[in-house]
Amino acid sequence: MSAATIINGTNGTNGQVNGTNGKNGVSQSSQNMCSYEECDKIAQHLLSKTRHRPKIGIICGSGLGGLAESVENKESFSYKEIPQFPVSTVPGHAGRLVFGKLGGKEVVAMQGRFHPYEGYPLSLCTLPVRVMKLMGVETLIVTNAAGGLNESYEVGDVMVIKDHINMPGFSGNNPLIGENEDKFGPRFPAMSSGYDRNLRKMALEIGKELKFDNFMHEGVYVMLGGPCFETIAECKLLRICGADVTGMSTVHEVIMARHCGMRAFGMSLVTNKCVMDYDEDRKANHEEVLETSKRRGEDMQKLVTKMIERIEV
Ligand SMILES: O=P(O)(O)O[C@@H]1C[C@H](O)[C@@H](CO)O1
Ligand code: HPA
Repeated sequence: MSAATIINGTNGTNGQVNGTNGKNGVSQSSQNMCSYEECDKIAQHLLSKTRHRPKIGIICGSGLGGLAESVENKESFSYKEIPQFPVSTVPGHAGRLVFGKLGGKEVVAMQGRFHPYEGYPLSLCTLPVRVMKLMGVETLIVTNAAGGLNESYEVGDVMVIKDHINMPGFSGNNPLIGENEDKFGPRFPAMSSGYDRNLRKMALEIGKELKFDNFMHEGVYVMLGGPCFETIAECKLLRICGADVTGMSTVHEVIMARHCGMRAFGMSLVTNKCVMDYDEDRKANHEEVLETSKRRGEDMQKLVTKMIERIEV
């Protein structure tokens, strides 16, 4: 099934890749951004189907969907059932929106996210973030699987994201491209405080309490478009640029969250060490990514759950 088929079709989504004037007035730009009113329609539709009223949103990374499984009093919706939503196509991304309670708070969790390499424009990948906002979510927590560039990071280490490098943005690809939706936020949002300082501090403190500090760091995440894992030369370049880990997600979601005034927090699991040496035969692969996520998933769950317990809503 091609990306265009997925987007145009089978589940009633309206995320046409190419058109500028999609059905139901969906398109506002060449990237087919949903309007504020359309996002609100999806949000109200979901709220009419669940008794939960989430204030905290979670996006689970590759193989890290166990966090959504640990939600109590769950009410789940397959992305296929949600109007205008894309569908998940990547192993390790179940493709469900899960409402319920975690750490004593009402949450909504994406068990599976959308990546640009699946063929979706960034504005469509981030549609759920705006829908979360209109459902009342104030804080967004994102996790991801990433490759370690920092030589001191080991497989299984966890990195609290301090800042990001929006590599797709360097070539003009940003989820906010197109007509600005002023009701969400400004045309030119600042991105110098993307990742909330208090939440970062809280995560590192909780990490200490849980005795996770021997495998926790704080650092910089760089997003590339994927789906290829990086070349050795690219890894060397990214490291010189100041990145500690590299991945294929998160940045577009955090941009969208910050644009509409949500607080954002992100955490990367180092699922593999990037190959940085021409004499090495090791190759990055998605199986290793999922294997590491499985191994460290429960620790990440504990940490996020404790954070949610402490977040004031
Ligand atoms: O959704 P995330 O960023 O956790 O997934 C990473 C990046 C690719 O989708 C995949 C590569 O193994 O894992
Ligand atoms: N590169 C990019 N994305 C990733 C990696 C990687 O090495 N590991 C997990 N996601």
